Amino acid sequence: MDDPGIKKQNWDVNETELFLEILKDLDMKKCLDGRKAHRRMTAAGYHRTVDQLKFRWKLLKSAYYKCKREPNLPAPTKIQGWWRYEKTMIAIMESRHPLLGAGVNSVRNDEVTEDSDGEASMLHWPQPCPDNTAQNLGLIVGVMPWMRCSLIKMDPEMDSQLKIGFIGAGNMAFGIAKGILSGNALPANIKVSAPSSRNLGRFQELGVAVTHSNEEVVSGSDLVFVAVKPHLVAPVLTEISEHVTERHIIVSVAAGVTLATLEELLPQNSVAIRLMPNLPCLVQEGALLFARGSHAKQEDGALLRSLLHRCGLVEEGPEAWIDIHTGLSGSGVAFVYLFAEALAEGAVKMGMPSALAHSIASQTVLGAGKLLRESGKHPAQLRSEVCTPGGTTIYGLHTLEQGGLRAATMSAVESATERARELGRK
Ligand SMILES: NC(=O)C1=CN([C@@H]2O[C@H](COP(=O)(O)OP(=O)(O)OC[C@H]3O[C@@H](n4cnc5c(N)ncnc54)[C@H](O)[C@@H]3O)[C@@H](O)[C@H]2O)C=CC1
Ligand SMILES: O=C(O)[C@@H]1CCC=N1
Repeated sequence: MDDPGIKKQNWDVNETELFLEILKDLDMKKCLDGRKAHRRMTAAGYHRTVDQLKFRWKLLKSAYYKCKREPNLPAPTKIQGWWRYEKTMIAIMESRHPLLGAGVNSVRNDEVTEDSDGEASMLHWPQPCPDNTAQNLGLIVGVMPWMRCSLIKMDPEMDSQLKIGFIGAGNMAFGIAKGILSGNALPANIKVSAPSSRNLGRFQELGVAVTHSNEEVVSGSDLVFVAVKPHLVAPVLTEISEHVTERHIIVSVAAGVTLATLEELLPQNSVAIRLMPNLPCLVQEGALLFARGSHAKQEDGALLRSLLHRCGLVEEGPEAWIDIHTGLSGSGVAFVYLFAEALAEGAVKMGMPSALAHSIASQTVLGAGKLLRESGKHPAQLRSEVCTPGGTTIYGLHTLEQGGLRAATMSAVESATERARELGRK
């Protein structure tokens, strides 16, 4: 029970920082219910009730979402010294756990308006995770129906027991395999097939079983990634169809190939999911979006999320977004590489040795991306922070604008999206 004798008093910086560090350390992934944080705060000499802690957490989350939604507006004033907490809040809220990770386009309705302790009975603390229901997830992620998916708990046990197959042993299969193996999936539970042995060696090095038989992969797996080129999806699904049963989850990563096509090629009522990953899954920094087919349940999506959570950012959305995501991110990484290459070549042109120029260009892309993600700021704001009036950057940016970089990049996303749509019509 909360102690009614505890007085309301303002939070100072040290207390808030400690509180956030405790939350980060306790790992919100574990669905703590507030009492653990309460015990640790008390042990550190800060006497707050659980409700007071909940209310403080609510305010911090509210400020975080406000900053995320309106990055160009001044920082929230309701939290004194917000800038001190912003980084830790981002680390907590954008940790890879799907419970917290569905922030993209999230709509929040839990703004809090007073910076004081308050009655917290209506406020949400992540609840313990007793079962598989979705009741409390809507409190944590956005309100879009496809985002209010089942209570997606990391399920290490489930991941470690799941039998996973890959049909196709190419770059994308390898990226996903590496990503999921850095989570709880076990190499002994993974099997990969391809017609030739050319690409199989690197999977064997991961400890994964390999075969030339797609049928063997399907028969021995619960979840199968179909990772062949789009034009090969139809012959492959036709080949494996008779071995696909109700226990299977078939996940296609092929660009453009629609859920309707997948479901048409698979036996009736098959569970199909369309996933668009990207290559940085290899280094656990992928951006993945999936859409569930008509027989795929929320828990199938939750299982996939849990399995993929170490691959990077994993989001669920309506199928119409998958082609867009293909342009933005599946192909988008190649656009970024082109830019990195051009940066380096510019430096070579100005006299820098090539190896050093490429090394600096890749670090520049990495650093810019990391700062963009971790600051939560709009790219335009960060860009303006680099520009000294009359300085070097604005001269360079002017040249890029004259060259039409912005329009060309938008058109590149558009062309790649259209091409994905076109592949889907074939
Ligand atoms: N490479 C990328 O960055 C991304 C690729 N994708 C999608 O992933 C899929 C695979 O692309 P990549 O890995 O890049 O291609 P890839 O050419 O590297 O790999 C394709 C693999 O399929 C195997 N294969 C060919 N015929 C087969 C058959 N009948 N049965 C089993 N395996 C067969 C090949 O041996 C090869 O190992 C494509 O549909 C692509 O649209 C999606 C997102 C990003
Ligand atoms: O270029 C392609 O078609 C695939 C899909 C997204 C990235 N690579």
